[in-house]
Amino acid sequence: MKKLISSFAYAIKGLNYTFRSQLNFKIHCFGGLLAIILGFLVDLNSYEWLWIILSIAMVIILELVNTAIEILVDLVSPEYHPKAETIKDVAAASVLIGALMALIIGLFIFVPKLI
Ligand SMILES: Nc1ncnc2c1ncn2[C@@H]1O[C@H](COP(=O)(O)OP(=O)(O)OP(=O)(O)O)[C@@H](O)[C@H]1O
Repeated sequence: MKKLISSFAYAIKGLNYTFRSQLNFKIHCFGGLLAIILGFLVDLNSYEWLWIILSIAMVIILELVNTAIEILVDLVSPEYHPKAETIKDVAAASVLIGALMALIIGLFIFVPKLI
């Protein structure tokens, strides 16, 4: 039980670090919060909530993994290296694709309710 609580505390530490250090993470959290508020305002059904929650979780998870990859690259390759560049660019691309998908899902769900 103690081990479970420590794992939870480490995860919260990671979330806290990412929130404090990554502007994009703050922006995505803010976007997620707006989607949740809007979801209550337009009274989403459970199926629509599921898509919104999955989209928010997907972007947050991708940002967290991207941050971990960036830190790892900075640790093993503090100097310029073409492979370090590619690793960071590919990780950043995963966040971009995830965020675009989340945006498309959000538009599909909210636009018909707002027009
Ligand atoms: N060690 C390195 N070697 C080569 N290119 C790098 C290296 N570190 C960063 N880069 C290049 O610079 C870009 C930005 O890297 P950086 O670490 O600043 O990421 P970032 O997305 O701006 O992260 P942060 O959110 O921490 O500002 C990378 O996508 C990569 O193209």
